[in-house]
Amino acid sequence: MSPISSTSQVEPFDYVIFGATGDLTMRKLIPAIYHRFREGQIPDNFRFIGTARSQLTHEEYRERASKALSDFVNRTYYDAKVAAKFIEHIFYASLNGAEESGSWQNLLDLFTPKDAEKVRVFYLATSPNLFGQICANLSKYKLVTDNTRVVLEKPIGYDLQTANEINESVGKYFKEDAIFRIDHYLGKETVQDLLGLRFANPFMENVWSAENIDYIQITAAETVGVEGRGPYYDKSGAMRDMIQNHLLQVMCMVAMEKPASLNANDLRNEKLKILNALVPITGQKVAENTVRAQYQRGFLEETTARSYLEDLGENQTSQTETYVTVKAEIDTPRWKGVPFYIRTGKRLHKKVSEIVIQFKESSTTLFPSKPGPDRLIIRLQPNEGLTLSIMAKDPTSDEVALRRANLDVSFTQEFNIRYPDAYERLMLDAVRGNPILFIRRDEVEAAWKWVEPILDGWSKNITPLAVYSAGSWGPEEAKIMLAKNGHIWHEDMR
Ligand SMILES: NC(=O)C1=CN([C@@H]2O[C@H](COP(=O)(O)OP(=O)(O)OC[C@H]3O[C@@H](n4cnc5c(N)ncnc54)[C@H](OP(=O)(O)O)[C@@H]3O)[C@@H](O)[C@H]2O)C=CC1
Ligand SMILES: O=C1O[C@H](COP(=O)(O)O)[C@@H](O)[C@H](O)[C@H]1O
Repeated sequence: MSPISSTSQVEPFDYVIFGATGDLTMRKLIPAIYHRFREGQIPDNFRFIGTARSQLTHEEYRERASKALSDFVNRTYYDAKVAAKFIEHIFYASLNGAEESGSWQNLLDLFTPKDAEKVRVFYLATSPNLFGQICANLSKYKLVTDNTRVVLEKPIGYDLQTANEINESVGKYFKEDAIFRIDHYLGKETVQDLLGLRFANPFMENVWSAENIDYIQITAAETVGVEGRGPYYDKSGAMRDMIQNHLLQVMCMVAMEKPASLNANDLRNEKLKILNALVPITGQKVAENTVRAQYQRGFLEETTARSYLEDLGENQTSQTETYVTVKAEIDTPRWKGVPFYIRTGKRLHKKVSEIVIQFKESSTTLFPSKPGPDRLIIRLQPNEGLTLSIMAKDPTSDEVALRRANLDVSFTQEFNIRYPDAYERLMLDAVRGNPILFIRRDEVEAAWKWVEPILDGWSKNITPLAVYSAGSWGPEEAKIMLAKNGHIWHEDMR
């Protein structure tokens, strides 16, 4: 398969990662830069500088980075010679981000005045409560140049107030256009393709409204549990972990009006309008429009799976939701009356992120039987592609009987490419200074404003915590919610 070849080289840069010994850096960030280095998009004079509190030499950190490449880069794209060359660009500074002095000298020692000519990106992959102090230190030690951006990992806050605190503390030292709040779902090629699908195909644009669409489902189902992230996840839950950020962003890409241009602010203005048009879910409406649940023991991927509480550890109790469905409504002329069912869950039947557009039924009486509604399935991952399920004449019948047929496209086969991981595009966009796929402060705040009353209702038990078996498609309550409106989940049982 061909690499990504149509994108040009970025400028020379220094990427400084805070949290460089962590899971995210090893699993995603190092492999992302490696892929783009291998494909020739990264100039020779770049550096990847890892920082964390662990005391490591450059050499010891390079060993960890090499292991990350062999563990997390697919064999097809692992080239030992390229990997060895890539590793030479990696450096390490032991540093406590929360400390005001002392260890920061280790990072300062790696910079000379000449380095200020390069683009500088500080990627904060630590707990967000360190963001303010790290930025204060970056400023104090004069590490912020005119060409510096700061990338903030999620979560941006636990609620609106803490999100504001984080934004304020970073905003003291960086202007909004230098702050890149990452949402890796926007880095997924298929999420970006929603722009192409909707706005480059007039026939799609023409049917994309309440006039033709009955309801929309946005699903991010995972088979994994909380893995080693129990302490974080148990405080967060599925609503804060997936819906407040990733799935609301996907919903915005599905629902927004055509932006005036592909300029970052035009796009973000349109997404913001959708977030602001979400009908608030408050009081008793929380019970009608949301389902929250936690996984119990079950059977998944041909083996028995533990319950969430067992995954957390001995003798744990928890009311944290590992599954959510929200029925959202957008109060705009285009979408009035169209439910957007947004769901996510851990330990579900299969790993799939997809958007299902369920069209309205035809009212024709031409055929012996009533045609069923058409349905467009946009597969974000895996098997990136589209399926349009339409009605066709049944060739086995001499009458004009109808039968369902699928128009199927797999993007990987169609374009014959390696599908890049979201972090590749996002990390290089930060170097390019292109914020189009990053979240603006007002979007974060609008999302929290909509999510908070739901969380508040849950804290009062207005929606009781339901249960589901690991390996299932989630709780019965979610099926019932749709059935009340005559709707049904798209659930592939293979
Ligand atoms: N892992 C994932 O898949 C995802 C993670 N994220 C977010 O990314 C961030 C990092 O996640 P993850 O890598 O999983 O977390 P880990 O717990 O694996 O890593 C945390 C990192 O922060 C470092 N660290 C902790 N305290 C300090 C400090 N005071 N000064 C400097 N470094 C410090 C740790 O190293 P040391 O102990 O040596 O200091 C370690 O490198 C979190 O905000 C998480 O929510 C977002 C999406 C997905
Ligand atoms: O941000 C997060 O995303 C992952 C799911 O990402 P995907 O790209 O694999 O769909 C999720 O597992 C994690 O809990 C969450 O923090």
